[in-house]
Amino acid sequence: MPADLFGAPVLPGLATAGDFISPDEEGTLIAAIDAAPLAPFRFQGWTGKRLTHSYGWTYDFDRARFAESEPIPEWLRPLQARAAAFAGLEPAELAHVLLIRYDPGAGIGWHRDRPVFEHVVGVSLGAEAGMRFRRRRDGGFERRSLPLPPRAAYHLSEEARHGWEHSIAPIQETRWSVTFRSLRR
Ligand SMILES: O=C(O)CCC(=O)C(=O)O
Ligand SMILES: [Fe+2]
Repeated sequence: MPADLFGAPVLPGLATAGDFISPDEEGTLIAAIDAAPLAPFRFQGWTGKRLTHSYGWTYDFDRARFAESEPIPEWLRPLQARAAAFAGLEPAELAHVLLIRYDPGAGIGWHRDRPVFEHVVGVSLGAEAGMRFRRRRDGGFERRSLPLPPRAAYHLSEEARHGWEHSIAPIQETRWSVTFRSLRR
């Protein structure tokens, strides 16, 4: 398993790996994401700035409905296998994948991933961004932050997955991400 970015985890249940993919693989993945049918993320009639497309299983936020969708394409299979090995899972367990392109000025607000999912394995491409974590504590929030350099991967499970919210602040360059998730049993 690739070394942790810091040697020590930022949070229990948060594992990170630098240089998870090569620069060549990064370029190929970015081109494939850009060729996918990306569309603005929609939430209860509100449209976000980031562009997304998912495979495997899809949560339709507009209709609050979760359903099996288009199978994970061949070009994502090697990354799915690598992400699964990193998280100690079987490739087929990462049954859902979300592609995101954050154009300049796009980010993702505070949230916990949907409870239909369990493990979350993300791969970061393009510009470096920062993932922020927070949880409510008496009189305010406890906070942590995780830099996400290009080609890094992270795995959210247990406390980091369930006990904290996360977000990514908008930046002025383009960043892409590939997020695999397992379904909760
Ligand atoms: O872009 C990322 O790495 C994070 C995306 C995310 O948190 C989500 O889609 O739930
Ligand atoms: Fe998330």
